[in-house]
Amino acid sequence: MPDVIAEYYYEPRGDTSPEFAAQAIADEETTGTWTDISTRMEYVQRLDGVVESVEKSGSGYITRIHYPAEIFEAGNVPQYLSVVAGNLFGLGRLDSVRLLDVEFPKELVSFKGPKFGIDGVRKLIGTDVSKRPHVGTIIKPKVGLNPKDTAEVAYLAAVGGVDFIKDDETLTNQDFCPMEERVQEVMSRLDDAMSETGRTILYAANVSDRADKIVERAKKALECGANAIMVDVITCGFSAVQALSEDASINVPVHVHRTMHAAMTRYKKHGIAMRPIARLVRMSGGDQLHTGTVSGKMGHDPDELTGDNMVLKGDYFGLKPVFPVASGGLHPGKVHAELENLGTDLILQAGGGIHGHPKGTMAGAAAMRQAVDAFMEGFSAEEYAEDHSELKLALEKWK
Ligand SMILES: O=C(O)[C@H](O)COP(=O)(O)O
Ligand SMILES: [Mg+2]
Repeated sequence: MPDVIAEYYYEPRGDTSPEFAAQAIADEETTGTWTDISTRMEYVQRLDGVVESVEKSGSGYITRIHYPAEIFEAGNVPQYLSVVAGNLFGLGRLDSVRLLDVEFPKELVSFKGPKFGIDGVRKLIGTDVSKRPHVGTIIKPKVGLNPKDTAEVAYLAAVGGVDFIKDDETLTNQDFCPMEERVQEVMSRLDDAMSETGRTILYAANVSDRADKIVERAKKALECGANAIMVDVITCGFSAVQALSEDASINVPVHVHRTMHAAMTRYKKHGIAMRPIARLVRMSGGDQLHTGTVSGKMGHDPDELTGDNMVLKGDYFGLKPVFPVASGGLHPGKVHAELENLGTDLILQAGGGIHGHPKGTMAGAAAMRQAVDAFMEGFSAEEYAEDHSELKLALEKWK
């Protein structure tokens, strides 16, 4: 079986040589430790980590390290992470180290992957023909609304034209908005929207919870009518995504939010880039994953983001492609930049950019859809706004 190859940016501490520092990573994550040990038998040494290369990069270095595949327990994502993204982050011989990407051989990508993927989600919504991007909204305020008002906001967004509605990351099952009641109310209003518009709208209830309860919570959401579920992958773990996706009775798309990711992904010199996270979410079975925006409220490197989305959409040992989600600070005036850079196999989500519209949620949803239609029909947002009043008002508000 081919090795696992991990690529890291790192800066050695003090007078540690770059080669020695890279070897320290390889040793720590395989058969070594901080000193020679008498128990490292000869037969164990086939599992040694090997430094393939060390190259200067900016104020640090990039190294590629080979980990023998035999070290990995196929199908065990937490164990994969303990090797490629484990103790190495704290090594005293390094000032900083960032996992940039990791190549796993086919045998270790032995997962079912997404149940629906991009095409499956498109089919549910009925946009497989037009191939336009989907428009989603996050109910705002992110916490505080009661179930009835949440449902009303969802209804307005649905009638206005969104394809997808989701809870925000901090809304789970609090007393002010119990999940089961919320899901029932929202789905009932989405049925009304369906009767009026003929369109299916997905609603992802946030089922994030402690490990031993998450599947049970998702099943409750489905019993109450949810036609999608959402989970926070960094706080709940990749195993939570896998447990939800692989449960035969949970036959709805799994929307994967990444709250807390920036603690790992944001700093260019230390942490974990989004790319390995994207790979692991695909293996674990997420159908939709937030990867960021080129123009929104969170800082992103457009090149890195494009590459992350390719990891979700490109060939990967037969696993279905994951729908990338651009979310955070989007509004109709930003739609063109997002689609030009990220393509139309994308879910564009807006919270403030819909519910903050001068004429309210329904007009805000319409404005987002108009911005998408403008792009698909080859017009600038400004041109299209001339005879689309909702879009015009949005562009005037958010210059
Ligand atoms: O979870 C998200 O992606 C955010 O809630 C987006 O909200 P915003 O569109 O208001 O920034
Ligand atoms: Mg949010």
